[in-house]
Amino acid sequence: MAKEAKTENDATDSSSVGSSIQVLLVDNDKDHARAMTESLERIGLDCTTATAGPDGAKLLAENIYDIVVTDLMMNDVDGMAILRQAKETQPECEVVMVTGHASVPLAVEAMKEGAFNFLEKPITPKRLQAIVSKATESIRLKRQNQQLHQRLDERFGFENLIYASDSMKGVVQRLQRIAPTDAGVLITGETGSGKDVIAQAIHQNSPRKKKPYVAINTAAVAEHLVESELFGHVKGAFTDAISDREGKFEYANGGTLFLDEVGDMPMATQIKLLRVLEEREITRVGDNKSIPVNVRVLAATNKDLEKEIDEGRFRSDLYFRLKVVTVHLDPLSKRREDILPLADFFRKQANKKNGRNVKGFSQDLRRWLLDEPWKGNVRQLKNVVESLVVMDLDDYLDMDDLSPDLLDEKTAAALSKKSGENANPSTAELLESDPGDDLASSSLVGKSLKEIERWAIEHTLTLANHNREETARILGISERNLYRKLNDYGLR
Ligand SMILES: Nc1ncnc2c1ncn2[C@@H]1O[C@H](COP(=O)(O)OP(=O)(O)OP(=O)(O)O)[C@@H](O)[C@H]1O
Repeated sequence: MAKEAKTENDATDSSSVGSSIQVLLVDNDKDHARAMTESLERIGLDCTTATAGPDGAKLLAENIYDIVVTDLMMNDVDGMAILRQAKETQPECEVVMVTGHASVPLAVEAMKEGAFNFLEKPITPKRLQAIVSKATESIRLKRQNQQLHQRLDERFGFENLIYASDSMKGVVQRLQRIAPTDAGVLITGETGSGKDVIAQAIHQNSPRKKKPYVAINTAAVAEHLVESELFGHVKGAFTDAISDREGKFEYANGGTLFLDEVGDMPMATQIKLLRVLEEREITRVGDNKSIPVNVRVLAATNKDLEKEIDEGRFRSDLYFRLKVVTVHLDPLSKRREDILPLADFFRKQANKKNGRNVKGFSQDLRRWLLDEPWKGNVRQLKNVVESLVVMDLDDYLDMDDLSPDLLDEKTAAALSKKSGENANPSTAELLESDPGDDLASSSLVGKSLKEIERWAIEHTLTLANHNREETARILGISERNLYRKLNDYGLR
């Protein structure tokens, strides 16, 4: 393999239109590979050469390339395998196939699988340069589009939203229209899908952005305190009301109030909320004086509110009031194009937070990330990537950095065999020996009940793939109770 290519980190950080074009050449005929490299370097391209299919596959797994030129017929890993790997892990990359006359039909097949073009041998430097220049133009156009997209996001205040899927592009287009208005918005989506991020983006891009953004998680507040949290109270309104206190509506005056988990709001509070939304004034608990408030209300829920209405847990009049404008976030498993860009974003965040310099993901790990069901959605992905970065030893993320509780039995067994261990632990055993676990069940004795409870909640969350409904069910407590405990133990 000639010349060290850019790491993924370098490449993603320098994706400006004018930055150099990285080309990977894969050809097991050494002289041919050298000749092609020289002719492409002559037109100013940055080339890395692999003279065997497996070397090309390895380089492709560890680095980002703009263009791959690969011979079609090679032993071990052939050109089709290189093409599929490139398209799977670096979909923006353009792949040019080099083929002998006999394998032209196969090259046509490659075009159907996404190859940019093919060149029939014998190839002259001129023809190679012409085709690769065309691929370069295509790459520069894509970069220009990406930059435009990025600039628009910055202009509209959505630069902290990471997405690539059509589903999220549609959401962002909707947000661009909704955010500058004063309309209330109901954001729906599974837990961890990004509803809070969307609410913040709406606020940031609204005329209210210099005023407060106040969030309240209705499910995390004890039922008898929800009203006082929202509307405030006066001294003596209830036993603990030792002084007058402003509620979230007053804090948020002039700005935006985000009602998270609105589906968990007690029925008695729902009617009061509806009145506040209609009359734009609140009354503190225990008082009879009205206070005018000017607040834009955004609400979110992971529940099916129509079902909640049918089952008598949510008021239909409030629902229709809240859902004038709705934004729905698909679960991460339905927008797989977002997974790798999000994972990369969280890798960089985790690097910064933990003082690490982890450079990228192996191809196996990328495939694993793409295939996970992500029941806990973006939040779960973020947690997994952070734990990968923390556990990593060699500045490069691979399957062996995954904590055992994330692996299925087959993968775990294969990895354990690879690392020379004799035991073939079951999933249950792997869960017991979670390396992040500083409180294994055998050592629970001697710990405080609080420590044991925290341990039980943390591990049940992992078992339930960060699905809080399921976690609460397994632990035999209400979701509201679980929320409070997550907050108390800093596990949110
Ligand atoms: N598109 C995105 N870009 C960047 N970060 C994201 C995106 N979506 C979600 N996140 C991150 O994932 C985590 C979970 O997102 P968030 O809290 O917004 O989910 P949620 O749907 O409000 O969850 P819940 O229903 O539990 O309140 C947060 O750390 C958030 O910053």
